[in-house]
Amino acid sequence: MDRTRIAYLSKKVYFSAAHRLHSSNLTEEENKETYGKCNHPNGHGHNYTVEVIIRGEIDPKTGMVINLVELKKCMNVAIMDVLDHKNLDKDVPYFSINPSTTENIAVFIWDNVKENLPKGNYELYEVKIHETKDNTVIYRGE
Ligand SMILES: Nc1nc2c(c(=O)[nH]1)N=C([C@H](O)[C@H](O)COP(=O)(O)OP(=O)(O)OP(=O)(O)O)CN2
Ligand SMILES: [Zn+2]
Repeated sequence: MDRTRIAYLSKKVYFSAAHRLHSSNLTEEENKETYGKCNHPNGHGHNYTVEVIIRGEIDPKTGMVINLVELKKCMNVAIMDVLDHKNLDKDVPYFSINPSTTENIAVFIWDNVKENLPKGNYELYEVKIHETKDNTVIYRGE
């Protein structure tokens, strides 16, 4: 290859989880007012789609930015094992203090993927989460 080429590589996983939008920094009344039906005490669920995008050099020897098999292993550990078929607020300590909004789930996943990503000539570029077919959050580590 004549020069270094940079590519953006994406992989998706899907997880189902229950949650309730509730903030320990708000009163009961403020929670009801802020989150409406999503603050119902018995919670509700979503089938989330998570897309992780890695930015990096295409290795001239292997033709890969990162082996998708390695990325999948990392996403299974950082996302599926922790969040799939869980009650986010009860099973994941991070969400006992941070409301389980899609924004906060994106930040949580970003930090977890970063921690579990094998070292290489690439970087975590973006986490994109679809909470419903119409609700999406993009986080890039800012
Ligand atoms: N900024 C955010 N606002 C809301 C979030 C969020 O994560 N970030 N999440 C919710 C609730 O989780 C809710 O379940 C999703 O709200 P809603 O868009 O009403 O979803 P519906 O499935 O009911 O879709 P409809 O379009 O209303 O049919 C709320 N707000
Ligand atoms: Zn919800």
